Amino acid sequence: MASSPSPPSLQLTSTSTNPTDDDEQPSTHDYSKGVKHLVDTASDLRSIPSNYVLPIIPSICRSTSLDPSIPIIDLDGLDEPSGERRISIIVNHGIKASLMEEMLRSVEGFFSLTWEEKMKYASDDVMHPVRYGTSLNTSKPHVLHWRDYLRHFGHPIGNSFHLWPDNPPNYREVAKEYLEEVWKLAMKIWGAISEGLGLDRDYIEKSLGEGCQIVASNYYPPCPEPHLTLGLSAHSDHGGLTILMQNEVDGLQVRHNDMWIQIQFMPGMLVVNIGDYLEILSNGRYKSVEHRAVVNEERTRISVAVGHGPELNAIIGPASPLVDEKNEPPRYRPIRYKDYMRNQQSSAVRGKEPLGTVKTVSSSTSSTIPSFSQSS
Ligand SMILES: O=C(O)CCC(=O)C(=O)O
Ligand SMILES: [Fe+2]
Repeated sequence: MASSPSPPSLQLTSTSTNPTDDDEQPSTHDYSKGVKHLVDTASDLRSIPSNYVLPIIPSICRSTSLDPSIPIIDLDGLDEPSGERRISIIVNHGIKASLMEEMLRSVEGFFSLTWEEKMKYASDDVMHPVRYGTSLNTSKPHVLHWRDYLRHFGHPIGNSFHLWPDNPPNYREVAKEYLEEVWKLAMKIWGAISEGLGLDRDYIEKSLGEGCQIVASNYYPPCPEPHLTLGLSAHSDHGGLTILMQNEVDGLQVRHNDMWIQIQFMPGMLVVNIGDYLEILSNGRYKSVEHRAVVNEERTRISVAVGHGPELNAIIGPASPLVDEKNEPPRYRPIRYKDYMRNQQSSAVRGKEPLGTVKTVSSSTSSTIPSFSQSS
């Protein structure tokens, strides 16, 4: 069991006078306990508290799983050079449906624990190996998001296994098996991407060193006014590859050609997102994908996103075979992966702005979709 770290300082409590009262009204609620706790305990919640109302929610959206820009592929298809591919849905990935189901059930079991039990894992430190929290990862003040999360390190599993939640009782064993399978899958995909970039098949795997895997399990309860808020606003992931599974409730949207495209659930599917580390390593040949999670009025959505990157102390930068000072100058400055991750996770600014901080040549990230920012 993780020892309880210092209490989180995220400014989530409004005018609460009795933070232990389980029949709190939204106006006196301690939001840091989680949005599930809010939904479970607020009587007759017909509107969302004003702290969750986001200023602008661009909603231009096509809802399709048949969009040709989102290939549904067997793993073999990954061998194609695919520089423009930012997101794929993979099937026939070799991870057993029963294991995926068990992982989802264990995650659901964790979120069903009492808030006291979940809060044992709360922490202000974005780099803490195990964290329960709500809204965004940052503890800086921000407009709240309709999401609770459990994040922890995976591979190399021996480093943090003893800190993972031990309730539900099977959580650690199920998560270990799932994360090991996902790690193997990520290595296969890295191999295909390496070759697609003209590098040796094991080039990226070697550059990872020991590697780093982080699982973020997200819980989005039904929301009475889903058009006013988001589960997660637009962002790209700091790692190189995120492998995501979800229950059957849709909500993941990816930004493509200035539209938000909704990913439709298919049984057994895994979604693979390109993250910032791969954009940096490929010197911009791959672009990390901006994505967000919307919520709905009816059903709880659960997703389990597993990010993969290099070991925390690695200095990341464009792969040297892909850089040539004359024709292909490095587009990203070297930075320690741990520092990049900490900056990105601590930021309340969303979209791809964190990546912009390591670009050597500034280029505008604006587009015709208003880029939502919490700071406004
Ligand atoms: O819930 C989702 O589908 C998205 C989750 C996500 O983007 C993340 O955890 O980084
Ligand atoms: Fe993400």
